[in-house]
Amino acid sequence: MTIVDIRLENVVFRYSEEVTALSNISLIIHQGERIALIGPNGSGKTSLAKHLNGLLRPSGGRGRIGGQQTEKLNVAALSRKVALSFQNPDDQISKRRVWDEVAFGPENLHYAKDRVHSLVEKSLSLFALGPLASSNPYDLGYSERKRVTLASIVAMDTPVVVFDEPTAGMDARELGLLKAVLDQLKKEQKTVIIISHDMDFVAEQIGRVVCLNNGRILFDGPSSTAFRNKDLLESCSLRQPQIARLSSFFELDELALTPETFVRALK
Ligand SMILES: Nc1ncnc2c1ncn2[C@@H]1O[C@H](COP(=O)(O)OP(=O)(O)OP(=O)(O)O)[C@@H](O)[C@H]1O
Repeated sequence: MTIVDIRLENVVFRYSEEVTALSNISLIIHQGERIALIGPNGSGKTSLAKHLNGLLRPSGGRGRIGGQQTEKLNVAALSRKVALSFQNPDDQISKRRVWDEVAFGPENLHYAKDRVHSLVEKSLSLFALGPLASSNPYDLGYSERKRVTLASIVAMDTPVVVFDEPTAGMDARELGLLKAVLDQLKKEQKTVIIISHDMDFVAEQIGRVVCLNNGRILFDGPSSTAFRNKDLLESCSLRQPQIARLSSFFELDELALTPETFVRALK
């Protein structure tokens, strides 16, 4: 496994003179970490993620990925390190068959045919998309299209994956699949960065959160600390996870972020 640590130093990004999306972002993410980017709409989460695979380039400051300065890496080189799923599946899907869509990323990375085949089959299976492999993605429902886009990213087999709002529209079975995928990615020591407004999912699945507001990092640390900090949550228009609210209701000594810790604290 290639070690692809991410280091951003004072990254600034302006879409225009009027719109500064990122202000002095400094961040280190080590290979194998799982983190969540959280914050209100328009706080800069997607703009930050797009800097990791070269879709956007900093207006100021600099980034290093796997020890190399990002400005020295072209989009093709960055795509081998960081794969990013889009928030809206319709912005990502371009093929008329699910199989072809999932194969599109690894084919573009010029992997050998056999490798592409096995990565696609593995990814379809992880997301329970095997029976839909021949379907047209545009005939599928929103959450199925969402799963297709996530499967396409996982199939690229990059050391870093970024999922933008992966839980949107997912039912309990699909959330279970996603959690199993995260476990699999952890076994493979992949770095997983999740952009999410789903605080229940973040609390249960992710140990470190980076909270953005107005293009600045307001907090970077353990999710248990963030979810205890009501002022931080309020200033980021985020609500406490339900399980944490329930532990406050029962006046538990420990703030529970998972059903398991809740039951333990209740006992
Ligand atoms: N293509 C663009 N052109 C101009 N401004 C943009 C563009 N994309 C985003 N912005 C602006 O940049 C800022 C950061 O937006 P960004 O999409 O990164 O935030 P976000 O936290 O991902 O939001 P959301 O949760 O709604 O997806 C916002 O002010 C947004 O309006």
